[in-house]
This record gives sequence, C-alpha cells and structure tokens, in this order.
Amino acid sequence: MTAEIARVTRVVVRVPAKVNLELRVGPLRDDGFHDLATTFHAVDIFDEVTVTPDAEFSVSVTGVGEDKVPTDETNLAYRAAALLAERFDVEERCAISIVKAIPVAGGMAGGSADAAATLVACDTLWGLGLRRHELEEIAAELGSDVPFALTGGTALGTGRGEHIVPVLATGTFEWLFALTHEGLSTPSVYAECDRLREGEDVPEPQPSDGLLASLRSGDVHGVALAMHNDLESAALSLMPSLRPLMEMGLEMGALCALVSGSGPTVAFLLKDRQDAVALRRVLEAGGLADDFVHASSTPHGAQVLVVD
Ligand SMILES: C[C@](O)(CO)[C@H](O)COP(=O)(O)OP(=O)(O)OC[C@H]1O[C@@H](n2ccc(N)nc2=O)[C@H](O)[C@@H]1O
Ligand SMILES: Nc1ncnc2c1ncn2[C@@H]1O[C@H](COP(=O)(O)OP(=O)(O)OP(=O)(O)O)[C@@H](O)[C@H]1O
Repeated sequence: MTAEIARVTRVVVRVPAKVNLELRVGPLRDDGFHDLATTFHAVDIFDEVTVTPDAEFSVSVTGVGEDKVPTDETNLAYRAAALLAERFDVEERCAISIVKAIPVAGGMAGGSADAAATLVACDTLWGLGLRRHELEEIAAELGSDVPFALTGGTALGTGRGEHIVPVLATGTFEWLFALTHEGLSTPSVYAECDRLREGEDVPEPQPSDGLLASLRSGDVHGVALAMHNDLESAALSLMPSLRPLMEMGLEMGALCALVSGSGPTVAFLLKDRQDAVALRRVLEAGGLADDFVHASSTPHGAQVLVVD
C-alpha cells in the first residue's frame, strides 16, 4: 500500500504596499537604470493573491483600479509564475486571482507586490521549497521593487533597488495617502529626473544617517525631518497639481509630505491616527486629490495566509 501525497489545491498570499522614506538616485547607468540608496517601508495596504492548479496560466483581477491592470501575459504576476516554472522545470500551471487594494501606477509598487506574492504562492503550490536567496534572484529579474515586497518591514535597497538589507526600525507610523486617478509611468519620471539634472554632477547615492538613527529609536519627528525623494521634483514637474496638495497637507498638520516613489501618490506622515483623520477631512473638502487611504507601518512582507 502506498501513502497518498496530499496535493495543495489553493494558496493565498497577502502582500503590502511600500513607500520610500528616502530615495536617493545616482547618475544614469549604461543599462538604463540608476543606482539607488533607498529606504523602503511597508504599509498595511494589502493585495491578496490566490493561486490554484489549472491547465494554463491565467490572471483575473478585482478590486481597486481593476480596469487599469492587464490580465494577459504582461501582468507582472503572470510573468512571475511563468518565470518560476521555466527556471525550475515545473510543468504544472495555475490560475492567479488578484484582489487589489494597492493603488495602480501610484508609486506604491502594486505590480511588484503581486509578482512577489505570486512567487511565494507558486513556491508553496508546487512544493519547490526555495530558499530566500533563490526567490530574491528571480524577484530581481522581474523588477527592481520586487525583492523588497518579499521582505517587507523597513529595508535599505541598493543597486537598482534590488539588493535588500533589513533595517532596524521601532515604532509604528501613521500615514495618509492622497491618490490621483491618473497614474505616472516610472520610466518617464526617471527620464524627467535626468532631464532636470542635465549638466549637474550627480554623486553616488548614500542613505542618510539621520533617517536610520530615527528609525532605530522610533522617533517620528526625526523620520519626518529626514524623509527625502530625489524623484519628487520630476513627479511635480510632470504633475504640478501635486504641489498645492502637499502644501495644504503641511499647513494642516502633516509632519511631512512626500511623493511616494515615482508618484503621483502623496504620502503624509502624521503624529497619530486622529491627526490623519482630521487631515483627510480638510483635504477632501479642498478637492485636491481623487481619493485617500489611511495606513500604518507593517513589519510584514509577502505572507502565506491559507494553504488548502
Ligand atoms: C521608483 C521606485 O518604485 C522606487 O522604489 C523603483 O525604482 C521603480 O522600480 P520598478 O517599478 O520595479 O522598476 P523596474 O521595472 O525595475 O524598471 C522600470 C524602469 O524604471 C527605471 N528605473 C528603475 C529602477 C532604477 N533603479 N532606475 C531606473 O532608471 C528604468 O527606466 C526602468 O526601465
Ligand atoms: N499585477 C499588476 N498590478 C498592477 N499593475 C500591473 C500589474 N501587472 C502589470 N501592471 C502594469 O504596471 C503598471 C504599473 O503599475 P504599478 O501599480 O506596479 O505601478 P507603481 O506602483 O507605480 O510601480 P512602482 O512603484 O514599482 O514603480 C500599470 O500601469 C499596469 O498596467
């Protein structure tokens, strides 16, 4: 008699959005990317990715911004599953269903998060048992932001953002994100950054000691003071309407207002949730953004929720 091996029929993975607390962008490299020194920070806005065995790969998307996300083989989650199968000679295929809460094309790495979640989900579905560094290597091939989404929490990203080292951070911060329906394309924001800096001598990017020290001690005021984004001027140049929104947020009690990644989402850091709710009311009345989302820091990265 042979023991029957139970087959996994469903894996659900939850994955957070990110904001870059600091994003220092070096000169344009020969391969079209820029060296970065960036401090990634995960917040509790989660996409949920479910994989189930099927005859072919497929993607379905529901939730926030579903109409803006492709469901063909260009979807980053589809590419993640296909790349993993190719690399490890897996013949099985799966249906990927994504429930989105992370704003699409908002500079919060939604597509990257879905790709990271799919890698973790398929690793479990297919019983590959991959080590963290093996998942990270494949993640880096899919996009610069994908490795961070595996790790979550707070982490320093170097290279083009794909080399990740966790950062010691204490405290939970309160955020209000102001969303704009119209997205910004990441390559065009980097290109605009190069255009604005033309002729300047751009130094190699370095993380600031001030931010890392404030994160260690959980000092929200120190974090607010040290937050910085080299892509912000480029995002503001492409979308000038973000400037009055940021100014109003600062006047109305935000400790810091920063464009998130390549934008156009604006991240406001607040002392507590009460201040965040009050700021949201004022900004909503001002009509300077299309929507708002509250969030707190989260220590999680892509995390398996269910295995059936
Ligand atoms: C703006 C950030 O979200 C900050 O974390 C990331 O740097 C963007 O990461 P991503 O969306 O995963 O970007 P990728 O898919 O790797 O690259 C898309 C395009 O963004 C530009 N890009 C991206 C990363 C980087 N370090 N330098 C770049 O110049 C390049 O034009 C590249 O072709
Ligand atoms: N699973 C996915 N979720 C969202 N967008 C996806 C996905 N797969 C592909 N895309 C495409 O990628 C584009 C960028 O979407 P995404 O939400 O990842 O942007 P972003 O948050 O600005 O990215 P980043 O912060 O990593 O630069 C979208 O316009 C969409 O067409």
